[in-house]
Amino acid sequence: MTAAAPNPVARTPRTAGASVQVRDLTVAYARQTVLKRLTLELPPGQRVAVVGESGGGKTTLLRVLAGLLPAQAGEVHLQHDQPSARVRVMFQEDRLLPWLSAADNVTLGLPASERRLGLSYLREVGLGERAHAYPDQLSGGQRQRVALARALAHRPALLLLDEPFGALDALTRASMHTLLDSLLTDTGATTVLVTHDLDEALKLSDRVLVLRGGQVAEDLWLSAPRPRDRTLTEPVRQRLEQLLYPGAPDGPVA
Ligand SMILES: Nc1ncnc2c1ncn2[C@@H]1O[C@H](COP(=O)(O)OP(=O)(O)OP(=O)(O)O)[C@@H](O)[C@H]1O
Repeated sequence: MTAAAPNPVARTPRTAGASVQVRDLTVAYARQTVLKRLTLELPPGQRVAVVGESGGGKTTLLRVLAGLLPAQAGEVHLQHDQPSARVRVMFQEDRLLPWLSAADNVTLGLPASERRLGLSYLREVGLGERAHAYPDQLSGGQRQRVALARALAHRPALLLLDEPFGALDALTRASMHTLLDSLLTDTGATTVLVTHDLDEALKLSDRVLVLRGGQVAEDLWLSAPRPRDRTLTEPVRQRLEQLLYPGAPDGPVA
C-alpha cells in the first residue's frame, strides 16, 4: 500500500495561540470615547467573534489588539511562546499589492526558510494553480483567499479578522466559512473575528462578545462541536437577535 502524500500544512506544528488580556481599556477619537474601561480575557487558541451595533467600537478594539492604535488608558497584554510577536490582520478589502503575484503577496515578509511553507497555504486555499496570477486577474473571492493564505502563512499567534468576507456574495462567503473553519482548526491561533453576520459568528467561533456602550455587554460561549449544526446554535442565535435587534419580534430588520 502506498502512503498518501503528507499534507504540508498538517505536518506543520500547530501555532501556540496567544493569550490576550485587556484591562480597563479606554479609547477615544477627538471628543468621542468609543471604548470605556473594556475588560476581556482570551485563552490561547480561543476563537472569538465580536458583534454589536454599527459604530460600537468593534474595529477600534481590533486595531488596538493589532497595535495599530494606542489606548488612552488601560492595559493590553499578549502572551505567546514565539520569539517574535506574530499578529496578523485580515480586512474586508484584500489589501494585496497589485504589482506582486499571488505567491509573492503570500510570501512577502517571510524569511526564506518559511517561504515554501507559506506557499503551501496558497494550495490549501485552492489557488496553487494561480500562484503566478496578479490580483487583478483574480475574482474577489479568490483575492480574499490569497489574503487569507497570506495571513496564515505568517503562522500568527493572534489572527484578527475584520469583516473579512463582508464584500463577498453569499455563496462565496459560505464556502469561505467552511475553508476558514478547517484552516483555523489546524492552526491553533487565537482568533478575533469582527462581523455583522451571525451565521459567520456562530459557525466559526467558540465565543461571541456583544459590544455595547464601549464595553462587553454580553459574553456567550458556544460548546456545540464543529462543523456546526445550525440547530445546535439556535438558542445562542435567538439571544443575539434579542440583543442586537430589540423590538424586531421576527428577527433582524432587513
Ligand atoms: N479615525 C477615526 N477618527 C475619528 N472617529 C473615528 C475614527 N475611527 C472610528 N471612529 C468613530 O469611532 C466609532 C467606532 O468606530 P468603529 O469603526 O470602531 O466601530 P464598528 O463597531 O467597527 O463599526 P461598524 O460595525 O460600522 O464597522 C464610530 O463612531 C466612528 O465614527
